[in-house]
Amino acid sequence: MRVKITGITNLEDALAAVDEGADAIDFIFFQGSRRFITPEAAFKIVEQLPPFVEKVGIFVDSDAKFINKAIALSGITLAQIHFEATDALYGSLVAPHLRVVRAQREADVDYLSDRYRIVDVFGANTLKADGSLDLSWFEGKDCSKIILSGNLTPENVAQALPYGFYGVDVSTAVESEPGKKDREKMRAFIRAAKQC
Ligand SMILES: O=C(O)c1ccccc1NCC(=O)[C@H](O)[C@H](O)COP(=O)(O)O
Repeated sequence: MRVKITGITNLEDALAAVDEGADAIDFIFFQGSRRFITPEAAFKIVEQLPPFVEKVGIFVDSDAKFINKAIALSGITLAQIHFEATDALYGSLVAPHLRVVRAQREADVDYLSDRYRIVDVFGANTLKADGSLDLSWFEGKDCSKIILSGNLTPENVAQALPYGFYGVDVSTAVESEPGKKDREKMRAFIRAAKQC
């Protein structure tokens, strides 16, 4: 599975994530986040990354003008949209975008099923008391365009492998504190997700 490391705030973590095999990293352009980074600071990281790494920007409740300016300033290659946006907004973006489905019930897994999308199950009780995942909502479904997000850890991510997800997305479980990644945890997560 492809892996995106979410909430990068500094160059050291970005280079470590890529070095450990991450396919994508992202920057959170939302001031309310403990992982907030400005587009200008993100650019200083983006310009030092090697080729073939997807650079994603996360946007919450933003308009097209703000998003397009952040794309231009940061050099991100994909905009991840965390709110209900209009077709007009999507149509006016100057970079490709990825939509986020916040799954609250099983039917939400099928929403936008013709598109690549993040399915975030963070608020959906998918994490069992023993740290393992309940992925029953995905049983028998085509997950080939889904990037699974929420409650994933180095210990449980291998459970996602049989479902054929396009990728996985992780933040908290590979951090030592919000906004600071832990290289060993990133390595363990990526190895488990890629079975290498
Ligand atoms: O991390 C944040 O602070 C954040 C704020 C606003 C929008 C998105 C944000 N994070 C990105 C995500 O959606 C998380 O990657 C996702 O929920 C998985 O998080 P985790 O369960 O901590 O791996």
